[in-house]
Amino acid sequence: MTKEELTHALQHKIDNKTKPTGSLGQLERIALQLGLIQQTLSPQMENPAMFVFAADHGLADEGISPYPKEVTWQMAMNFMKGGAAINVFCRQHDIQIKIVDAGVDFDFPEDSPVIRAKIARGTRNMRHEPAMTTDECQRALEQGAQLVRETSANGCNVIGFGEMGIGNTSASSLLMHKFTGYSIEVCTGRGAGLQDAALDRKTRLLKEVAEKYTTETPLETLATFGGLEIAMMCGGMLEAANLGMVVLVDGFIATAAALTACQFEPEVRDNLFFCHTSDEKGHRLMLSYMKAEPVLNLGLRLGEGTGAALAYPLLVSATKFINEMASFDEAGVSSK
Ligand SMILES: O=C(O)c1ccc[n+]([C@@H]2O[C@H](COP(=O)([O-])O)[C@@H](O)[C@H]2O)c1
Ligand SMILES: Cc1cc2nc[nH]c2cc1C
Repeated sequence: MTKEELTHALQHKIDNKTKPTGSLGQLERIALQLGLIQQTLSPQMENPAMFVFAADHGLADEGISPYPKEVTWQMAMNFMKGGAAINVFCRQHDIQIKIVDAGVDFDFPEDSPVIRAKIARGTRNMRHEPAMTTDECQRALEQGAQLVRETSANGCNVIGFGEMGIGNTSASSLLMHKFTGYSIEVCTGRGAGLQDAALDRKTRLLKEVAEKYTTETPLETLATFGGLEIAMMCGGMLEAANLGMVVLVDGFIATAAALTACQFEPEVRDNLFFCHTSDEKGHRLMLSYMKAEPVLNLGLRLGEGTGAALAYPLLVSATKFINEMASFDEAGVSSK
């Protein structure tokens, strides 16, 4: 079947369910997208996994976050003990959680159940030098892809991307600015909760950093302004799309990774579900730039993959209605 034929067949199946045409709203568009990703009239969610990529940021030395950078490793430990919001929501929905050390400035104890993928002990301070070398960035992309391949081989077809990294809203705002052309002001927000004066300082600093470097390719831009967790998410999303998986994009930082992935390969877009609109300034604009119709709008601004885990059951509902609802014919209900 061509894509056009499959689209038509899926829409026909959806329209023949016992409901007024279009009345399941966005759930219908979700079911259609799931069918197109999986190339089937009966999409299924199998062995869902949530990756939480953790990394540190050299720019955190400039005081661009209200929290100290050791919160990155401390929260990573919390994830491993099961005590964070993402653990709670993953348990609620039977999503397997995987914590990845993409580049935390900490040595996790030997017996920690962390996935050891450390490329460096954080990025460099981009006020002075590019965050990563292109080689480091490429390795982070490849590592993300490798983790996704392994998960796919274990029967997972839906994968959430979340993160933890003090300072990572700064990297995300810079990537948004560089890839969309929107001003630093509209791309920069309070992150984990900056007050007004500190937000002004962050904005001025990000302007200075943005003006310091000119980059040509998506790889150079990601290496210069990104983060190791962002690069790993980006590589993971690219591979997940190549493998025909469903990709759950969490908040502002994960969306910046998705935006970057689309610079490498625009077709990735077809596999992405934008799970929620974060309260972080810039997120709404980045989502509309990507023509996204987010699943939830809960005023979250936590990260970790929480919005993705919360949206997941609605995607399951979309598969359930398209697979289990009776058609007008089957139920003997008159259609129009
Ligand atoms: O996901 C979001 O939309 C989001 C918005 C604001 C903050 N965060 C989280 O807060 C941290 C980054 O905030 P900051 O101020 O240190 O750049 C990082 O660990 C993110 O997971 C996440
Ligand atoms: C406590 C805390 C938890 C987080 N989870 C994701 N980002 C975070 C940032 C902070 C500061």
